[in-house]
Amino acid sequence: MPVVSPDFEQNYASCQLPMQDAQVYLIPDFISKETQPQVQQALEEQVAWRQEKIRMFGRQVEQPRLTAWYADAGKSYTYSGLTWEPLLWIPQLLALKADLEQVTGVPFNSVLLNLYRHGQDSMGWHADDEPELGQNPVIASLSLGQDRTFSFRHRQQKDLKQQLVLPSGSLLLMAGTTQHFWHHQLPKTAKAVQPRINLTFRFIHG
Ligand SMILES: O=C(O)CCC(=O)C(=O)O
Ligand SMILES: [Fe+2]
Repeated sequence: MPVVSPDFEQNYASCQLPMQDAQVYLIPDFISKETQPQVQQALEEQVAWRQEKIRMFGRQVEQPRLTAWYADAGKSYTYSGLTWEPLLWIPQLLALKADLEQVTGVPFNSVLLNLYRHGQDSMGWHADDEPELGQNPVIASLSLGQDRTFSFRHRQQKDLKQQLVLPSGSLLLMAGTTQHFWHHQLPKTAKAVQPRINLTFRFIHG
């Protein structure tokens, strides 16, 4: 089971959020200020963004965001009743993956990308707890572009909450028992906002 390295835990101890039953870090400027615009533009242009439909309450609805799924050949991923066949890695994604593996000591073999075009794009409450992620997955979530609010809610103690802003270039790392005990979401905002790209690097088993 992949866990973050002792070096990572030590180097980023000051970035760990005070959340019980969880291991969450928010590292600002994981992608340097200078390179952020170039990485964001490359991803906007080169990623094969798609508007997917998912089944909700027995109906087909459009997801309120664009998505893309890149992974090692042969990895597939099932959620919301859809099985995703991966696209093949592009250099920009491989470079980010290598940086993350270097810093965390964890291998990743896939990334789910989300493009939130405006304030009405969002992701509802969920945990990243699909079986193919294994027990205690390490999920490395990069943000580029517009700052957006992100929230956590404890699955048993519903009054336990943690709200944060994910700035451009930041890494939100979720590890340990986070997915067992917490849900997270990216809510809509009524403000007029610029696009945001999110990348969640994962390790798919099997
Ligand atoms: O956009 C975000 O920050 C959250 C994305 C997320 O939770 C996911 O892809 O599972
Ligand atoms: Fe998630």
